[in-house]
Amino acid sequence: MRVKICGITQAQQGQAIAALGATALGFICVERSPRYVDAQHIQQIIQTLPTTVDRIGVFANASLTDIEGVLGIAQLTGIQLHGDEPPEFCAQVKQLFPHLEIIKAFRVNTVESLSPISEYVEMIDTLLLDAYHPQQLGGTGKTLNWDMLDKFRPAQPWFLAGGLTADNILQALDSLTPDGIDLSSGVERSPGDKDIPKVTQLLNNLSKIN
Ligand SMILES: O=C(O)c1ccccc1N[C@@H]1O[C@H](COP(=O)(O)O)[C@@H](O)[C@H]1O
Repeated sequence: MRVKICGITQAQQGQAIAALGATALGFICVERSPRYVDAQHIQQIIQTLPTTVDRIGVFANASLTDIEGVLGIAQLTGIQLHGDEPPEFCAQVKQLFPHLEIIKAFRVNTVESLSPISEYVEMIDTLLLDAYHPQQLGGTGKTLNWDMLDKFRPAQPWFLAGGLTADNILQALDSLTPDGIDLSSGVERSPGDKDIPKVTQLLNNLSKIN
């Protein structure tokens, strides 16, 4: 199972989390987020990480120019589109960066809000399901209604996100079989300041089922 820890802002914490066994680290490229890190800072952190860990830039309703700007500086391996990007925009991103993993996030609150996902099949590599919040785009700590996903069988690999913690991860994975999990606020002391003991606890708990 892939384990992505998102909202990395400090090199030492990124290194520690990778050493604990996370397979992917996420960097928030959304300026209004308290976890925002600019491209130079992301690259400084990336240079200290093992090359085996996936490095995902998280964008929300950014322009192609802005994404290209970050990719020109930071050696990311994937792009997470966490806003309201339509399929056509995802296709453009995929065409510009064919060698990168394109992850499209959907903020869901009803079974009906899963319907548009089928329109993205050709344009992306991986799906991510996050909880819907009326004011915030992500990093909300809000959980999805997991029961709503019991018949969710997408064509692509998918990450479960939204309010996951070391304490609720086994319950979430009891009923669902995502290809990966993605955590941010559930493993931090304050926005962008990751709590290494909580990440350790998460990975310990996961080892009980892997
Ligand atoms: O974390 C942020 O600040 C953020 C800002 C804008 C878009 C996405 C963001 N984070 C994503 O939110 C989910 C889940 O977060 P949480 O575990 O509920 O705190 C995760 O996919 C992050 O990539």
